[in-house]
Amino acid sequence: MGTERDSYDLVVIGGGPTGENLADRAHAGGLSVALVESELVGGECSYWACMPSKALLRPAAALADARRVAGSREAVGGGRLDAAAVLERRDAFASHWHDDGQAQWLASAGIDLVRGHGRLDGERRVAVDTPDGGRRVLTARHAVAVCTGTRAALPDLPGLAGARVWTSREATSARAVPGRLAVVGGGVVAVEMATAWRALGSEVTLLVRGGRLLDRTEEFAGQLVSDGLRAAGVDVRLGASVTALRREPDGTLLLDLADGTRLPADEALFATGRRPATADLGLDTVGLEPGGWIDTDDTGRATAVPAGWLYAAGDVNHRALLTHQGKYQGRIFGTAIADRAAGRPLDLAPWGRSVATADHAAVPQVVFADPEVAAVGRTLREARDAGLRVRAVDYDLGAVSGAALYADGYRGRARAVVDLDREVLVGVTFAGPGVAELLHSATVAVAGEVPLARLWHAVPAYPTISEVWLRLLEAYRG
Ligand SMILES: Cc1cc2nc3c(=O)[nH]c(=O)nc-3n(C[C@H](O)[C@H](O)[C@H](O)COP(=O)(O)OP(=O)(O)OC[C@H]3O[C@@H](n4cnc5c(N)ncnc54)[C@H](O)[C@@H]3O)c2cc1C
Ligand SMILES: NC(=O)c1ccc[n+]([C@@H]2O[C@H](COP(=O)([O-])OP(=O)(O)OC[C@H]3O[C@@H](n4cnc5c(N)ncnc54)[C@H](O)[C@@H]3O)[C@@H](O)[C@H]2O)c1
Repeated sequence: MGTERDSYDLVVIGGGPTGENLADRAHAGGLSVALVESELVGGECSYWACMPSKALLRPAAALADARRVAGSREAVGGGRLDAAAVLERRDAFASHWHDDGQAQWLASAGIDLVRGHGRLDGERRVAVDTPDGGRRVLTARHAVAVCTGTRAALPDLPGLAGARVWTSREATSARAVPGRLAVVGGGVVAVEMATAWRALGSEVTLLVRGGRLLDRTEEFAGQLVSDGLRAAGVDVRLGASVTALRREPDGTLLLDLADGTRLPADEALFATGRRPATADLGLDTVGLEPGGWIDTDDTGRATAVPAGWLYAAGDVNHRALLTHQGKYQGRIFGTAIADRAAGRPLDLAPWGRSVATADHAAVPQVVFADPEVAAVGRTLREARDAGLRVRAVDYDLGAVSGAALYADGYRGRARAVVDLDREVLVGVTFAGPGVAELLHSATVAVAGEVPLARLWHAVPAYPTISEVWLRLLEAYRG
């Protein structure tokens, strides 16, 4: 039986970026909140994903930028990254895998941290196996929010179990640079980690099952990234599948490929997608399938659970597997939970205060490869599949003065997808060096549904890469 202090308005399971934000907003809305965390407060993002991966990539980007311009190119010459220094800086950005800072923040925000593995235990109850071997049962007066995120999904391949392969966790936390690294997958993790470890000195082979990289982005973006990886010395193999693997007694990994060849490597990263962390979460006690994604409505309520007390936010609901979208959901759902508990009215109209509309129409993402890919909203194909009457407007980024100044021989491309019926943008993609910081302008245009006629009055500063906005509008008007 739970004691009085084990009764809260809201119990949040999972203290990643999503759970932290949801707990904070619900608490700010007047609720008492317990947050259950089984590993480190801060979640995958802080320790084995966004932060360490970007810390590995940033020095490579800085060096590449210096090499793009005559003058600084000569200054850095053929110098390589200092791998030890990069890994040390990475360690600092991962807070040396300690969560004291984030736990302190929770305490200062008035949220009770309960360490341990949480499981749903029927309606509005969460049973926690605590690190001391004990068990606490938390009851929630209003809601339970599942924010447990994802784990790496590995394929069912002969020999994989005993081969000690890397997942995203090892790829972001490794303490030494492998001589030969095989990377399996063609998504964001594969591309970013191939970029980082190649820059740190590994011989990298990228094994992509399909015919292109980054298949959820515009095709030209995947092509430019593929060209960039090849130029950096990565062996990019499209249409390449691993059929079996094994680790030899001397430590060498042998990967058998579908074309009958065998690839030796020191490590192999499987960047083959994610699965929800719901297998051991007591989902069966509330009528849900263990191991599945938890579908929600736009206020975060699990659609398959009656009475509306169960919420799911972040990666685990499969709406958009990105930290910033998880945090956005955390802010919106946490406020909605508090509003419902207090009997305050919700604002459920599209783009209203209580609904995560941007998940459907304006999700931004940056792929920190070389070149960078920055995209928001729909690709041309997605817009067409959604039944919109659209036109793609493309522009060669290298023809923009700011881009030519940024890099000698700048290569890049931009695409705006225009909804012809409303004359607003429904998607924008930039691919090229230094475009990451351009993305928010596009996100504002797409989420704000800014009419193209008004965008003409948003004058980009000369000579920045942002002048591509003007060029896109000119290309649209003809
Ligand atoms: C290599 C890599 C790089 C990435 N880079 C980026 C990036 O640059 N930008 C970006 O936006 N996204 C990036 N992502 C995606 C990003 O990491 C996720 O979208 C984000 O971490 C999701 O946050 P979350 O809070 O939903 O889940 P998580 O961060 O996974 O947090 C879930 C938390 O729940 C805890 N938990 C799980 N089950 C239980 C349980 N039963 N009881 C108690 N606690 C539990 C876990 O320990 C964890 O702390 C990257 C992902 C990877 C793999
Ligand atoms: N910069 C960022 O924003 C960033 C960085 C990293 C990850 N993320 C997010 O994390 C999530 C996970 O990324 P990810 O790259 O692991 O997943 P993903 O789903 O983006 O890509 C998985 C890749 O693995 C391939 N694949 C799947 N099963 C396979 C198999 N059995 N054999 C060979 N290939 C297989 C797929 O075809 C795909 O190319 C993504 O949703 C991504 O948006 C974001």
